[in-house]
Amino acid sequence: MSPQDELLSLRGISKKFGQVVVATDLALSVRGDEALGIVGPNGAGKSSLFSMISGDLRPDHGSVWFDGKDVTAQSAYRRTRTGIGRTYQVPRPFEHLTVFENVLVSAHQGGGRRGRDAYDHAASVLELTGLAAEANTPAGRLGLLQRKRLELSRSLGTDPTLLLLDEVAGGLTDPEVTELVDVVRRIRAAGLAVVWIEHVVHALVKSVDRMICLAGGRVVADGAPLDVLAHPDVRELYLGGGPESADATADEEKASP
Ligand SMILES: Nc1ncnc2c1ncn2[C@@H]1O[C@H](COP(=O)(O)OP(=O)(O)OP(=O)(O)O)[C@@H](O)[C@H]1O
Repeated sequence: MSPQDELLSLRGISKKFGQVVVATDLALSVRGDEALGIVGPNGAGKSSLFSMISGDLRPDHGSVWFDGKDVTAQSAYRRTRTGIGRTYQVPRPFEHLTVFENVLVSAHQGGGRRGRDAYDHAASVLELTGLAAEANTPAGRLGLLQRKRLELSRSLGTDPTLLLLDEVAGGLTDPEVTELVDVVRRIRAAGLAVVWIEHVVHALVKSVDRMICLAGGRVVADGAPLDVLAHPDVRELYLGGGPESADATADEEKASP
């Protein structure tokens, strides 16, 4: 990958919490037209990596580059304004505001849009995520899939060019995961780069071009999704332990037409 192709680049990132190592000299690049999946056991440091990309957490060493600029010293707010959007594992919308108002707040605060422009943007985001019919529903009344759609909508409200998805498929039924995968497909078609951390591996396999497996603060495998899932070290990590066996998923995907 040439530097011109890179939208996001992590260079020599290291981070520890006391004795807990979440990243060791980690390097990673994501192209502007790419969808990257991240798998790894619980506690591998996946969400911490997102926090270092979004600016919620500072690395001990190394730098974060976005769109050709070193953003390591930038606040989370500034990074949102420059095009890094993220969802959180536990969505925290404004429960008493409607779906539309929630997205409007993110279009204002995160996206810097005003007036009619913010309204139009919020409306187009809700069309994209399939939540337009619930625009006037208070966020606190949404079911789980709709809350996930709202979490995606709030991050899209900020106008990202890179979207970081943190376990958005968690807790959903299989048919709901299929609907979510469709939304992610539409988001990609709209021209966004996506990095998606997920334990529901089959959702990733259907959605991403490339996958990495993180463990012990390092990239254990990097490549095409099925190759990563078939990697001996990844199989070892997931054997009997992961929420979804990497073996079963790789075999199932190979068998499907
Ligand atoms: N702010 C913090 N202070 C101290 N320790 C932390 C902090 N944030 C995360 N950790 C620890 O760092 C390790 C990595 O956590 P992280 O949430 O990044 O892992 P993860 O791969 O996202 O896990 P999961 O798949 O369970 O969400 C864990 O041991 C966690 O307890």
